Amino acid sequence: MERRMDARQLKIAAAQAALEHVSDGMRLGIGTGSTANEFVRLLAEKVHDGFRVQGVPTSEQTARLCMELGVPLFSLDELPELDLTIDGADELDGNLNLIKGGGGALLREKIVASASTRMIVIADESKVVETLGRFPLPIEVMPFGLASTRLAVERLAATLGLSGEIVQRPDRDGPYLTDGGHFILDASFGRIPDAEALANGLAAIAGVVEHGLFLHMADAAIIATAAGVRMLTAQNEQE
Ligand SMILES: O=C(CO)[C@H](O)[C@H](O)COP(=O)(O)O
Repeated sequence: MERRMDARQLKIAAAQAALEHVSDGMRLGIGTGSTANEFVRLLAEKVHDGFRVQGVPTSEQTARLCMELGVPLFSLDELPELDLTIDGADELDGNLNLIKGGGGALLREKIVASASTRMIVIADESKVVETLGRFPLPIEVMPFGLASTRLAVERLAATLGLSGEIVQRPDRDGPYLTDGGHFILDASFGRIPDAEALANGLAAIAGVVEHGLFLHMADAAIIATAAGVRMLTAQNEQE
């Protein structure tokens, strides 16, 4: 009888496959989130067996887990150029464009991925969509001028024919604060037919620090399905 894999097993399968792309001595960007955490756990086992990596974490949360498990860490200033970043995603399309930031780490994730020669996304098949936007788009904004920035985002959305609620992300005791001390607006646009135009428009708003559209950044995605793991690249798809 076929045994169905649960959500955690899918994350582990994607993380395990990603590990095969990590070579001894690599300078490695390490992502944030539950899938990236599985990668850190598997990486730590290899490190204990003598495998050498120099890790740059994309969040304080990931840094804590790496330190706990003994994965050697460096700052991006110490290692400004990285060989590979392995990170999760909230959503990805067939062109490997992503929505990230569900875990609040989008700014550091984007900086680390941009400093890397390659970025590989690890995810389960539920994250794959035809058109980005089912997952609310995280937009990291300055606390100063929040109302004006939100208005500018709403106006931009309207010019692009996008509608939907834009809510400030809450935390337990107040607004959610990123590692950089910024707020996050989550924009439920539903479907983003022109992600390029939205990304450009958001980047041009003064109070927007960064947004969760990662366009043309990922080189490959490892997608875990109940039937096995498959690799997606921007041009082709292989089992
Ligand atoms: O962008 C992220 C954090 O900012 C994560 O990669 C994204 O939220 C996916 O997380 P998970 O693997 O827990 O689904």
